[in-house]
Amino acid sequence: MASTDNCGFSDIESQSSKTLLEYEEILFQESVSEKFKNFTHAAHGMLYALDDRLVFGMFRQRAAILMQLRFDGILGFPGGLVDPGENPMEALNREMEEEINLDLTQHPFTNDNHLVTFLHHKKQLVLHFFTKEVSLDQFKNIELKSLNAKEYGLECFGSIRPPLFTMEDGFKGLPAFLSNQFAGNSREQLLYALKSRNIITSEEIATCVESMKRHVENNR
Ligand SMILES: O=c1[nH]cnc2c1ncn2[C@H]1C[C@H](O)[C@@H](COP(=O)(O)OP(=O)(O)O)O1
Repeated sequence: MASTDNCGFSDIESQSSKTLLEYEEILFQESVSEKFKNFTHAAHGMLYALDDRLVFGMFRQRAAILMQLRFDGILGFPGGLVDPGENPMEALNREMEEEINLDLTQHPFTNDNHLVTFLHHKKQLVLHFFTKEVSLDQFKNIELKSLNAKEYGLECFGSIRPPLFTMEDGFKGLPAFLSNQFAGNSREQLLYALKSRNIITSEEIATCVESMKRHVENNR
């Protein structure tokens, strides 16, 4: 089993029942897949493009990341449940087409795009997470085309880009974004991807999480 790295969330979300698994382990090792055969699998994906422009001439955005507002008013990544007979990558590509009208001939997700699988024992969920880098022009095209997705206005209420900088007050920007409500473990997935794709350093992520936690505590 891979080491547990919760991006500093341990006391905001119960981590006791969550572990990270290797993708190959859960899919291809019989002893492991047998153990989790009653778990529900889901696959979600993060499309992103590096973007070094400055917001207000001051704050480096670093990357455009595609998240979405869901039907239930909370934020998440495109993706969904793995149907019987599908593997996570196939499910992800199907959901990407339905939810954001992703052109799979141009931007298919492959197993090489798998980043991490989180296991949630209590909820009996296996959450597979993939990331895929595209150019900024391709990213804008993907955003535009998402308005014509089958699920736009039904399950999906539009794509959003998280701000990846922190403003002078130490809260506005990424920490404020993180204090929204997130589906499943999508907040952890976002932070995990920012760190492992070298978009934001661990230290900066820890500072953002601290700021977000302070805000949540102060508004209880
Ligand atoms: O973005 C996400 N990241 C991780 N887990 C998520 C995310 N969105 C939802 N979830 C969790 C919540 C549910 O338990 C399952 C499946 O959710 P959903 O995407 O709504 O699935 P369907 O579209 O209904 O197939 O994953």
